[in-house]
Amino acid sequence: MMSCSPEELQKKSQELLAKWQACQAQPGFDGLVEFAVTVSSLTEFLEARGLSGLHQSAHALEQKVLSQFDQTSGTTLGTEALQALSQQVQEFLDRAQAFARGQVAPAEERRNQPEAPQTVTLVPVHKVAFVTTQPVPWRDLVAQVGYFNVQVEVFATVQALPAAPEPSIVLVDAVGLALADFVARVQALRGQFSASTIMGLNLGSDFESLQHALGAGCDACFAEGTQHAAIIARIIKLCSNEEEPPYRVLVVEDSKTAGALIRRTLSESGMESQAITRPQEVLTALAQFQPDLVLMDMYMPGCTGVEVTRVIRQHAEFLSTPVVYLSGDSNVALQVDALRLGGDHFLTKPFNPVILNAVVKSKIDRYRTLRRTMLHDSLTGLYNHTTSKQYLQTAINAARQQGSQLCVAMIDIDHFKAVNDTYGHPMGDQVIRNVAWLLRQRVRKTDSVGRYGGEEFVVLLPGSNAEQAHAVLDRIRVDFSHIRQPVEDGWFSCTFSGGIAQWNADLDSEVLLKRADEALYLAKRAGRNQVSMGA
Ligand SMILES: Nc1nc2c(ncn2[C@@H]2O[C@H](COP(=O)(O)OP(=O)(O)OP(=O)(O)O)[C@@H](O)[C@H]2O)c(=O)[nH]1
Repeated sequence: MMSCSPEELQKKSQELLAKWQACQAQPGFDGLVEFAVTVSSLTEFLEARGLSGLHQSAHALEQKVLSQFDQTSGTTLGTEALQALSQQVQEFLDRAQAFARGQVAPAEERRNQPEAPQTVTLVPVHKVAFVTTQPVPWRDLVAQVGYFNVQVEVFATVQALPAAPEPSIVLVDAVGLALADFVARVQALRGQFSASTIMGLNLGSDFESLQHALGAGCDACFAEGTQHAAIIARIIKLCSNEEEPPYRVLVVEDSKTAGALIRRTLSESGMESQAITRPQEVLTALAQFQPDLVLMDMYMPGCTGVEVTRVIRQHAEFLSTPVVYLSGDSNVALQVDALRLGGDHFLTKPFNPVILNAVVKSKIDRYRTLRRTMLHDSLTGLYNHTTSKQYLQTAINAARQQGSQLCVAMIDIDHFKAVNDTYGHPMGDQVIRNVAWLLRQRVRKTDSVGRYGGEEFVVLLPGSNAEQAHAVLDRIRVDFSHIRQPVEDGWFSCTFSGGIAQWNADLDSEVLLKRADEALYLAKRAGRNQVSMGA
């Protein structure tokens, strides 16, 4: 789960206040647009950082600001609107300040922090508060998430929760509660915690229950009977240290001024961009910059945006890259044609920056989700077999170019057939997920982990030699062997074996993988539960 430093939040709050003061001083349409962009960017920032309560406040403010557009166009904001907005801005700032203050734990409290469990060496402990009167059925879930540095503390009532430090996640059990009582609990929690993600458990799956739970401030709802594995997966994902890379937009626009203006708008919303003025450069720019979306001018000298898109679509790797057109022309026939020929959206100039950012982000969100399903394994969320091999090739190219080191490790769960045979296939799946999560949590951000086959994983460690890779994976191996896999009448434990191969300039990806596989075979033959560096 991301979070942000009190200083960062302070800076964002000051930006908001400054923009609001500027807007108040000159309450015209342009000032309101500038302020709306700031609020919109703040909302997205808070969402990305997982500061759920503050995000909801900022979102409410954003809605209020945007609703003024209908009423304000061309005129100035009325006194009443100014007052209402002022109040909402102040409410947000107060909440943000209170949260930032609470984040700085007193020295005494910091000294008394419990020590991290033994398996936890590389990532911080995440605190989860669980409000339930019936904790027994959740014992397995609590144990499972514990292995991933997530500490769950159970409370019978909302009032029993300490005000600070804020938990990363609050789980609220609806079991035995009328919907109104559950909603009241969530509202009380939302008022108390500005950052925590609130997850409702054991809810009804009907429209009314979900609508009220979400309206009260729940970020996610799990219906009665949801498999624990799905809830665990969500908790681990929220607590994961993976950061979504910034959105990347390629701007194809012959006017340098218009290109710069668009880039400024995108950057205010935290997006990275690159602009080209000559459409002929688009294929090179796509290959080098690897954007998530192309913003395309409709009319350029010698070529239309539609023609450029058709060229792009001839390359399989850019077949699904979204293209959004920008045009001064609101000709409907032209728009329909542009969309029919491979475009994804049409915006008319002059563009509203808030709408532009919202359209671009929503298209990129969809695109990334689609790519995720294509590139990742559905059971574990890791890269799938094909992607892992592609990444290996990319890593080899980079190592060759930079003259740097690279190691590949193959990991295979020991006697996995026996796990399936003894505890059933779903339990086997859970063990596979556990290995996946542990590997992901414990390697560096620059490393990559893929599910290579059924119970086989591949880890790429750029910049590491065989000894360093061995040290990392052997620590993970030992910790994995200590994890208790809970079953109905107790628990069992599992081990894995690993094989490491170090790249050198003579090796291609196939040979490197073969070497890692051979090293793995040696580890298996030598008795399993060990990591081998090969012959
Ligand atoms: N639950 C589950 N099992 C799988 C999956 N993919 C493969 N398997 C099973 O994994 C088992 C792999 O067994 P083997 O390759 O014989 O090896 P092993 O039992 O792990 O023994 P060693 O590797 O020699 O330690 C097979 O029984 C497969 O059916 C999966 O996605 N889920």
